[in-house]
Amino acid sequence: MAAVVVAAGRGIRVGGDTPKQYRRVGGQAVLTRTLAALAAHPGITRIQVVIAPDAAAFYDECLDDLPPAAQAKLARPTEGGATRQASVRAGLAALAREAAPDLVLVHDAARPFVDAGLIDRAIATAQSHGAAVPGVPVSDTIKVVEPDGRVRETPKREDLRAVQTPQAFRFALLHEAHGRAAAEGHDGFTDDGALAEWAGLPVAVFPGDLRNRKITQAADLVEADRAFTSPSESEPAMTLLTRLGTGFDVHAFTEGDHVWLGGVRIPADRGVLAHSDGDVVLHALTDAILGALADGDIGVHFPPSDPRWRGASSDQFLADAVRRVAERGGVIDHLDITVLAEAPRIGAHREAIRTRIAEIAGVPLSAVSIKATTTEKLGFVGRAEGLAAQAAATIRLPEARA
Ligand SMILES: Nc1ccn([C@@H]2O[C@H](COP(=O)(O)OP(=O)(O)OP(=O)(O)O)[C@@H](O)[C@H]2O)c(=O)n1
Ligand SMILES: C[C@](O)(CO)[C@H](O)COP(=O)(O)O
Repeated sequence: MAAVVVAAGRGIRVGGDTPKQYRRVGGQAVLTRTLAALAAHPGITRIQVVIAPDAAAFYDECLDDLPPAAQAKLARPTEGGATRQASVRAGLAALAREAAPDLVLVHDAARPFVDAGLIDRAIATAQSHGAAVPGVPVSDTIKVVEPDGRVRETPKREDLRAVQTPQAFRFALLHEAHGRAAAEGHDGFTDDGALAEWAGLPVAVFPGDLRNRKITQAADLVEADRAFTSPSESEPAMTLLTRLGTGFDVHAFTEGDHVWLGGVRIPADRGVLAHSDGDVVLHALTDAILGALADGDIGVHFPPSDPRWRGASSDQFLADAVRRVAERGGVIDHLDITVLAEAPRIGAHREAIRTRIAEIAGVPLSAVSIKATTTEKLGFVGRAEGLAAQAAATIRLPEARA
């Protein structure tokens, strides 16, 4: 897959003579750090940087600190336009002139904190949805304000996400949408997600990363310099700590012709007795993530006594637990599940289940494992009275240094 890195801005809000993407943080230019992070990802094979017409010398200087393996992935830089949208369009056109990739990632040069986990999630979500943007919950209450300063509306904060880059798309879809927007005179879209929405494409939001800040104001540059300065010189205030959570769930069989496992409907001789859709895999996974967060269990957040959850599709329980991880500034590293059942056999459905869980959790397929076992005819599973699932979730959460 290819990446377009937009670096043609002037950095007016940061101030100073040198645009922010060429300023040094922890001894290297912001753009060098951004390119090094993207190039280190094995899924990214070509990087198209977009620079201002007068920035060739700045750009060349950035390459000095870039490892040869990273430089090998760089296409010749191309010239940007007066707006971010125009610069992205120029980057896409340059890629199309060579060989159009299947997927494209669009990233701000001014976001040097991008990491492999975020790129993995962008790729996984674009592969399944076509258009994908990373979002993080907002901490402030957001107002929609009239031109005269009066508040028009206060959207519900739980529904809001602050959107970052990298944003990932099927190349053909984004390229066509950019061409159409320009032809119709639109040049003010502040991100490619908004342009894709305008073009009528469904855009999926996957968990972003609170650390992936955009350098926008002078204070952000100071903060980035501190963060990239080696820990021996300056201890970072926060570090990510790994946590493991486990979950377990059981449902009894009853009359029926299917069961739900991992968000996939599987034909079976029996159904399960449950208040919701009885998906033991998603319930165990939800509890595993809540366990890693030390945030209660599925019954606390979705009480069986609440009629809203009668017959509910369990993907929303897992999605809620995933949202809680993002809200705490965390990331999900791995999900591992074991189904305990005499029947149905899950072998034929394994990949569909992994794919669905990866979609709901916004993680790459390689971060989801599903296994199954019978219990050698022992116990309630062995007597085919019901089925069960156990799960483990590994996540990382920011912890303040003591
Ligand atoms: N005409 C433009 C404007 C912006 N960008 C890039 O888009 C990203 C996000 O934009 P922003 O942070 O707003 O950068 P600037 O436009 O440089 O900042 P300012 O608005 O403060 O001038 C940056 O990497 C910037 O270089 C670009 O390639 N071409
Ligand atoms: C693309 C973006 O980074 C998503 O948050 C943002 O919209 C860029 O806006 P800017 O005004 O160009 O900084």
